[in-house]
Amino acid sequence: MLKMQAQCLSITDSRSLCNHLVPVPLNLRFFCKLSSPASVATSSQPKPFCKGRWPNKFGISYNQRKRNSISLHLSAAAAVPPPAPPTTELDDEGKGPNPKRLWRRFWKVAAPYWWSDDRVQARLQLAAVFALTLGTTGISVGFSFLGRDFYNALANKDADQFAKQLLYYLGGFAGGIPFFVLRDYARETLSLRWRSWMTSYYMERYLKNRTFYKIQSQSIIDNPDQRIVDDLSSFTGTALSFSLTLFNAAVDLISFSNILYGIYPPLFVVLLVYSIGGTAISVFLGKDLVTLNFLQEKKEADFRYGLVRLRENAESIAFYGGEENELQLLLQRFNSAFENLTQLLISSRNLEFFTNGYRYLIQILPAAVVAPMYFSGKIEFGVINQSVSAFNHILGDFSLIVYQFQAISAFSAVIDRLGEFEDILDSSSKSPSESSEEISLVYSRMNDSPTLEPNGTVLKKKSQKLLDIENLTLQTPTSKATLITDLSLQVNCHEHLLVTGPSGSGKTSLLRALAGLWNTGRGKIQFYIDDVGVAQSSSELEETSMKFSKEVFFLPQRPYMNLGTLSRQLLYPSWAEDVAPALNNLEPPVTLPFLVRGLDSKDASRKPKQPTTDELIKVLEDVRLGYILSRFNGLDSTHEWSSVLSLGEQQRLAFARLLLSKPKLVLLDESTSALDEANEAHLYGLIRAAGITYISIGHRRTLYDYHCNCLHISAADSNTCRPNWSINPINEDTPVNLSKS
Ligand SMILES: Nc1ncnc2c1ncn2[C@@H]1O[C@H](COP(=O)(O)OP(=O)(O)OP(=O)(O)O)[C@@H](O)[C@H]1O
Repeated sequence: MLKMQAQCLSITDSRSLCNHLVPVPLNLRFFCKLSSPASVATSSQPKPFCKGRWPNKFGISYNQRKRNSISLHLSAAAAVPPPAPPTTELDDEGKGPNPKRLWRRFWKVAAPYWWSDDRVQARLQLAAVFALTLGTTGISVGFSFLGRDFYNALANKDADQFAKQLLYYLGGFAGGIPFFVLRDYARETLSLRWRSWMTSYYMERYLKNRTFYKIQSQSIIDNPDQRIVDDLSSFTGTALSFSLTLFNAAVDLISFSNILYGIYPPLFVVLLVYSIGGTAISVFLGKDLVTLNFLQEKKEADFRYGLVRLRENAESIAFYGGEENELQLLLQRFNSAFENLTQLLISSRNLEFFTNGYRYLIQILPAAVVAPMYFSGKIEFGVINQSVSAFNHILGDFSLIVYQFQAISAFSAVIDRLGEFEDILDSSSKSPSESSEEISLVYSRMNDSPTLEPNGTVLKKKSQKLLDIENLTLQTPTSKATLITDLSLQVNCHEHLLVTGPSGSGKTSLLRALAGLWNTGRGKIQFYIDDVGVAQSSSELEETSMKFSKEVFFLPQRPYMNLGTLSRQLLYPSWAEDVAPALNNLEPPVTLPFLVRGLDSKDASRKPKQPTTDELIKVLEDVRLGYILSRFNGLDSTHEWSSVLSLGEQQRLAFARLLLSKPKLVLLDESTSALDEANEAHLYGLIRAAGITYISIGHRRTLYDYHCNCLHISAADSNTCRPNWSINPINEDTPVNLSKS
């Protein structure tokens, strides 16, 4: 009957329930099936935060989708305890774990949520989880006494008592199981909430101050995407499970130590010696696992990233016929992951030899120690069973490191990766140093900019100056190679500037500096924009740059096509998708407040009115792209736009964005390179007519027709500090007041 009951159950904690289901009198065949040595061993070895699938050698299956969910198939019990699952995760650059640094990083990553806006809800849920955990421990203790009386009745051949105890047992299951299920449900929900908050927190900082760009362009850390997706998920789940396991262990320790000590004090001493020795040996045997786990995570992420790049560049690779190269490269990456995993498995195997032996021995150790007392009649048979159960519980608590060594090593790797990420996000959000050796980027109000005529007497209309560059020396961020020396120029409204120069001379880099992406070098760049106060600090700069992006637009050579409909392509980046109304229609609400970003009312009032559908269609027609509406079923269709539109079409779409946003100034980096001359002339005509001032980079002669002045940058000479640029008017009729020097 017990067997039938147990087979019906799918429980979520290998430890608590198993311990009561299977108190093990080793000499009873019938119960040996239920409480085989393996089951006993397993019961005391919580696996609360392991990933992967356990080999089902002994009638316990592990549900990979629902972590920690274990189903018992007691009838199929075999004699081998489960090996700990293989773990993947990462750490160190070949160094061993450093507990102090690990703890500092753990705290830095874990703490912000519990002091965030969501702290009340978070703390309440955490309290509920701890209360339920306490409840489950209480139930475990109760089961230990039930088990004792149950086996006493059996040993005494007392049928009435046995039937009564059986009923108690069944009642205990009915009352106790909901606690175990609810505890796990509450823990998982809290973990998901925590993860959601952290995901939003990390993403915000990752996208702030262009940190994502710095990380990528300077190769600061590997695979930030994987840290946000996998590591955060793993961190929140594991941190919570691990804290609960520790709490559970502490409570268990107190509850069961009493029982065990009461039975036979020397048994307690045996337990201490056994568990401390076991911990020391497993730390010694598993010391390589942290590093191997760290590397494993990195190598798998590199392999996955290689596959993503293959997908993203499918057409170029297909044109080149580069399949063989790609295959070789991808296999190399996989091979590297494979070799590391092989090392990981070998280290795990060595550790497993020890931990399995450790688990086996405890099945007979407590019974062996108390058996003489039983033979001399000092204790009843049920007490042996109770001592085995209590011994297993306490040993499980004392042996957390032995049983969880691989999970702990994987967790350490996750902590280290997230801590490293956190440090970078932190340093990026701090104010830039006030070093004089940095380009300063300043935004000023347009009407604060008086401009003198060349003769110095006539004050022009204040709003004419758009950009002022003073003594700009630009260097590459990492190698600090000088690209442009001592550049000074001024751009006024409608004085379109063409930037030319040989390949690699630094034309795009100049735009990078203007956009604030690069700041290595010295000098000052000042923009004059409507409706903006002077901003010099990083936070002000961030806020100002949002407004700045509406006034100054940047068009790269290969336009970025986002994931979404055709209308979203046109509205990007000036108008973000408004998801709140759609979510409000859902019953019940399925999202958390911190996962919805909305503009505050102040910003919303500043937000320019979103163009209507007619305006979107018109602008497409203006850039001669009207035909794609019928080809792709209208504005609401979604496609992989960078694949289905030609580069020239994408460039025209980018001009459509520009015409909708109507900035004051646009920086064009070879933005018409894929277009025929007629289309190029047409687009320049459109933006000129829209009153937009532009600075273009380009090599084509035809571009001279649309610009007033030309800035020529020549290759920098490292042996001299002389300026490597010159400015000349292109057309005699245009104002000449570009260069201040
Ligand atoms: N992230 C980077 N880190 C270091 N150096 C870089 C980086 N990006 C570009 N460079 C270097 O800076 C120099 C100038 O590059 P830039 O892209 O500005 O050239 P360009 O004049 O626009 O060339 P082209 O006409 O070929 O587009 C090049 O030598 C390039 O190798």
